[in-house]
Amino acid sequence: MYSRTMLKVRTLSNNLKMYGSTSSNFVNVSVNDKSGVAIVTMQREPVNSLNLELITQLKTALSDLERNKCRGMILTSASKSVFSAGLDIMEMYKPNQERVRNFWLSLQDLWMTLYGCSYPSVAAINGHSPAGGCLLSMSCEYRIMLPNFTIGLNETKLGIIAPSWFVATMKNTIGFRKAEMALTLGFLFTTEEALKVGLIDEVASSKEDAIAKADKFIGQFAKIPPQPRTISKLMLRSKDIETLRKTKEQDLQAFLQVVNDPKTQKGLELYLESLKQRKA
Ligand SMILES: CCCCCCCCCC/C=C\CC(=O)SCCNC(=O)CCNC(=O)[C@H](O)C(C)(C)COP(=O)(O)OP(=O)(O)OC[C@H]1O[C@@H](n2cnc3c(N)ncnc32)[C@H](O)[C@@H]1OP(=O)(O)O
Repeated sequence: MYSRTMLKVRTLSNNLKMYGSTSSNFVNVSVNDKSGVAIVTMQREPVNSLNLELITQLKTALSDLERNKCRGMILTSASKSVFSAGLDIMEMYKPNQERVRNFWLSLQDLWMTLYGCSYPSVAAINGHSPAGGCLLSMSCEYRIMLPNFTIGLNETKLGIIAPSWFVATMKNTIGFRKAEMALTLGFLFTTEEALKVGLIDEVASSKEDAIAKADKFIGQFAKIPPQPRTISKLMLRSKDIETLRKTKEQDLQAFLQVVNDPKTQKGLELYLESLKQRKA
C-alpha cells in the first residue's frame, strides 16, 4: 500500500555541500496510493539525533508534501527504541560557526514548516522522544506512542533553557500549569504519564498499530473541507509561528551566545561523556 520513495527527498542543497557533508538519506517518505497519506520516517542511526542534514531533509520532505497536496502525514522513526534523541549534541560541541548558525536557522525553519503545515500531521512515537524529539512530536496535531518509552522537554535537567518556541509548543499542547511543571522539572514522562497529562493522545501496541491509528485519525478529515480545516489550525498556531518569524535573528543570537559560552562547552563535554559511560 505504502510505496517507498514515491516522493523523492531531495539530496542536500549546494550550500550544505560546502561543509563536505555527504548526501546520505536520513529521511524516507512513502505515500499510500489510495489515501494519499505519507509516512515520513527518520532513519539516522542510531538515535535520530537532529543534525543539520536530518533537519534539512525533514524540512524538504515536509515542504514537498505541502506542494504535492498530501492528505496527511505520519512522522515516525526507523529505530525500534528511539523516535529522536533531540538535537545532535555534536552540532553544538566545539562548533564551526557557520555550520552551527545554519543548524539553528534550519531548526527554526523546520519547526515553522511542521507546526504550520496545512495537512493533518500525526507523530507515531515508536521510541524515546526527549527534548528536540518531543518538540517534533508536539508540533504534530496528534500523538500516538508505544509503551515503555519516555517523552518530554528535559532541557533544565541538562542545565539549559528550552527556547521560547519550544515552551509555547508545550504550553499549547498540555496547558500552562502542566507545561510549567514539566518545563521547570525537565520532566521526562513515561508513555502512561504522557497519556494522563495529555502530551500524547493514544497508546499503541506496536508500530503497525500506531500507523493504523494515525491513518484512522487522518481519515476523519476526509469529510472536512480542507480550507476551513487549515484556516482553523492556523488561527490557533500562526501567532507563535509569526513571533518566531519576526524574532528569528534575535533567537539565533541568543542560541549562539549560549552555545559559545565556555561553561556550556564544558557542560556538553561532560554530558557526552555521561552518555557514553551509561553504556560501560
Ligand atoms: C545539552 C545541549 C546544550 C546546548 C545549549 C544550547 C541551548 C539551546 C536549546 C536546546 C534545545 C534543545 C536541546 C536538545 O535537544 S539537546 C539533546 C537532548 N537529548 C537528550 O538529552 C537525549 C540524550 N540521549 C539519551 O538519553 C539516549 O541516547 C536515548 C535517546 C534514551 C537512547 O538511549 P540508547 O541506550 O538507545 O542509546 P545510547 O547508547 O544512549 O546512544 C547511542 C549513541 O548515540 C549518542 N547520542 C545519544 N543522544 C545523542 C544526542 N542527542 N546527540 C548526539 N549523540 C547522541 C550516544 O552518545 C551514543 O553514542 P556512542 O555510540 O557511544 O558513540
